[in-house]
Amino acid sequence: MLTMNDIIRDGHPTLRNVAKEVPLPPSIEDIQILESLLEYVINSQNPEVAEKYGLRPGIGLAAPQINVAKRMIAVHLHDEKGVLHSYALFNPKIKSHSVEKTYILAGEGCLSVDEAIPGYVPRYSRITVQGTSIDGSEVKLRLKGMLAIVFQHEIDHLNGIMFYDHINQNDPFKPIEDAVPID
Ligand SMILES: O=C(O)C[C@@H](Cc1ccccc1)[C@H](O)SCc1ccccc1
Ligand code: NI
Repeated sequence: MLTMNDIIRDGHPTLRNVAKEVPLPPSIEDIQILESLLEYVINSQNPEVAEKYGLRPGIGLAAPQINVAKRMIAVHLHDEKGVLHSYALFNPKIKSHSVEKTYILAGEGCLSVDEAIPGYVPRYSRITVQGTSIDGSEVKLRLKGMLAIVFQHEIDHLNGIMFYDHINQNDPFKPIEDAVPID
């Protein structure tokens, strides 16, 4: 199982490179990597397991964060209605997005960034994502709210982008135009 020792930190070059498309159908090795990403996120949300292995809780993880420069992400979170959204995707791509933006009032964090970096991170409110799941099937997702935010955060990792790249350096908490904040 993955632990924090497997997660590379800001400053490591892999976090700033563009990750490579995963050849499909995926190899056994690539399937095992993607499964390990989802397993980390699930484990990190289990208080006993997180405590035992010192896991920082996460709702998403991208392969570059474990120093694998391949286009794979895992997302696992319950929405405000308590509905579980759990995805492990090869080659995820944002196909379309709203004009409207959103941002988390508390800002964002990252398992690859040990210190807090305050500020609003503008994201699209709604996105359509296409990708390939572990069983090889094509997936098309229409996402909004926190789910849309986490997918944008993880897909940024595949393109060498960190959340703080989006923060207004002159005024980190300047309200974002045409944006609806979420708590
Ligand atoms: O480092 C990662 O990619 C995991 C990120 C994902 C993320 C951060 C901020 C906003 C959306 C997604 C975090 O470690 S997950 C930590 C976390 C936990 C609960 C709610 C928000 C963020
Ligand atoms: Ni991150």
